[in-house]
Amino acid sequence: MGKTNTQPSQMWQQQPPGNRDRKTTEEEEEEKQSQLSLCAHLILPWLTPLELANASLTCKTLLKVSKSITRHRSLGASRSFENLPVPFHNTLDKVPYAYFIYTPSQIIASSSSLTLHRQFWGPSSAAREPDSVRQPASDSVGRLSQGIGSEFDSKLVSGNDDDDLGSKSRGQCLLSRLGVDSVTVVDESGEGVSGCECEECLEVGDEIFGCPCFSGREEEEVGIVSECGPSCWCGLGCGNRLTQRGISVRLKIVRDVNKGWGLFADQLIWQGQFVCEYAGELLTTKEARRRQQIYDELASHGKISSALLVIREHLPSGKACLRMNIDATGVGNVARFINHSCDGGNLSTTLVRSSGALLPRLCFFASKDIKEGEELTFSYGEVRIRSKGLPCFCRSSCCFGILPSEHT
Ligand SMILES: C[S@@+](CC[C@H](N)C(=O)[O-])C[C@H]1O[C@@H](n2cnc3c(N)ncnc32)[C@H](O)[C@@H]1O
Repeated sequence: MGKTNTQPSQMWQQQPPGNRDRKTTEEEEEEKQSQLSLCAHLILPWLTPLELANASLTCKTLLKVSKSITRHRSLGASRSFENLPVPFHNTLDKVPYAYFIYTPSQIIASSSSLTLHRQFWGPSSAAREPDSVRQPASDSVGRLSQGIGSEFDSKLVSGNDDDDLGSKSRGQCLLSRLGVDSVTVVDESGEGVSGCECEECLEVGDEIFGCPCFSGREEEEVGIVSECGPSCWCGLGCGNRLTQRGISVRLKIVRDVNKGWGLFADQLIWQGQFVCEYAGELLTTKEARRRQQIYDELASHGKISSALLVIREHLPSGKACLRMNIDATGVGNVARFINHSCDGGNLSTTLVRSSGALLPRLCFFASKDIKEGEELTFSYGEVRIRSKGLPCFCRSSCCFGILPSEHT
């Protein structure tokens, strides 16, 4: 026993000088590696794919962390912003995911540049999002109206004509900057501005019983729906806030040889079910035109898939038109992956107004029962033959062969 006890120290003494130091160096090296890995887990998820690839070339630790970030990104486009993960599937080539900044609801873009903000996208829940992109939350309409206020205050909505703030109300000025031709769109009749006082808006069959915010089926048929919103007394659990609770159907993003990425159902979706909102940056018409020119140029060289959508809503009076420009190219949600189909596809678009929210939101509902594994598509608009139009690969029997394009 005694012999055994003394052995280690004897062995230690027998080791050549410097061994103890070498052990310490190994330990130090290990510690350095683990610190590097820790830092890499904090920093690398903020990088773009190219930056990540460059970082991965520097050492084994960064290569390992980069691989884990890439895997994580390919498993969830929606990050922690939605109730469900939306994975990428690619059996065609080695592109693991599409890179973009996620926003679960509309945000106001700066009109000055295309500069996109960074966003943490990697395997950690402790990440802090940059202030410019909304935190995941459930009240998207509330966030839109709050977003307008806060971004406006912080002058993120900046143009060259800030001095007209004094002569118009802030909301009015903002709406006109966004290309909304008339603010009376929202408050012409007073409807949709003041919210309901229901403690709970009760759903009875397809109707919301007694709630003044509910539009009824007639309006739904013309593609406009009213919901409760920020100025209502009811909460998010209210039966009249169907589109405000995020995505509740399983979706996936699949790569196609001709169309690039596309959004697919990963479960059966019933006709009439809410699928998702079209979220992105709300642009002024001037900015939309500027960006569209850049995107057209890049798309003609196959360098970009743009997702700038222009929505026009003609008011029943026929006097005014609401035009909204939503750009989901750099900042958007999963709806940015929905491809066009000349036959109208299986999604219908509906403008959803919420009491107290300044602007409506564009939402997608299933226009028919959609099987698991079916691609989700809608019509981008009418085809106007242009010599430089992009080819359409929707494969529908009535395909025009050219993708509709917006003459903004
Ligand atoms: C809103 S994005 C849809 C997602 C896009 N496929 C991607 O990979 O990011 C619109 C772009 O997708 C492509 N696209 C959409 N529908 C298509 C179709 N039917 N045929 C060919 N390309 C299509 C075009 O490049 C178009 O500019």
